[in-house]
Amino acid sequence: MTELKQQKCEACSSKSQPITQAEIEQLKPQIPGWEILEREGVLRLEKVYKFPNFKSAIAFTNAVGEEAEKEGHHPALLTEWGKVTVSWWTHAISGLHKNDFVMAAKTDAIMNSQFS
Ligand SMILES: C[C@H](O)[C@H](O)[C@H]1CNC2=NC(N)=NC(=O)C2=N1
Repeated sequence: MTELKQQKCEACSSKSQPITQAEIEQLKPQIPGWEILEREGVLRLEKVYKFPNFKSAIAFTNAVGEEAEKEGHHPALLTEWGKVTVSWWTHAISGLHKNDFVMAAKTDAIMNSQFS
């Protein structure tokens, strides 16, 4: 099976199917450290990345933003001194879609290839 980080996001609409529990269990090992949590009634994937300063944190934030624009799927990004909190969910369905797992894996790939 193609690794999550190499997959593309599919176009989403309000009719898109949320990810199933079985798919979550199958895919979760590919995104270590990502938590599934509920905020304001919506399930999200969330991870905090650590950096040595603000400059690298904002550079990472921008790199994730570039990838989001390429894929047409956008995160919430909170940039602070020494850390960036990344949250993925699918606005169109107010929940988790496979796209969020693809983007979480791509976010890890950006961190691993350019920032660690
Ligand atoms: C028209 C455009 O493709 C949509 O509004 C996209 C943009 N980026 C998006 N990002 C996320 N995370 N969820 C969406 O439903 C979404 N929709």
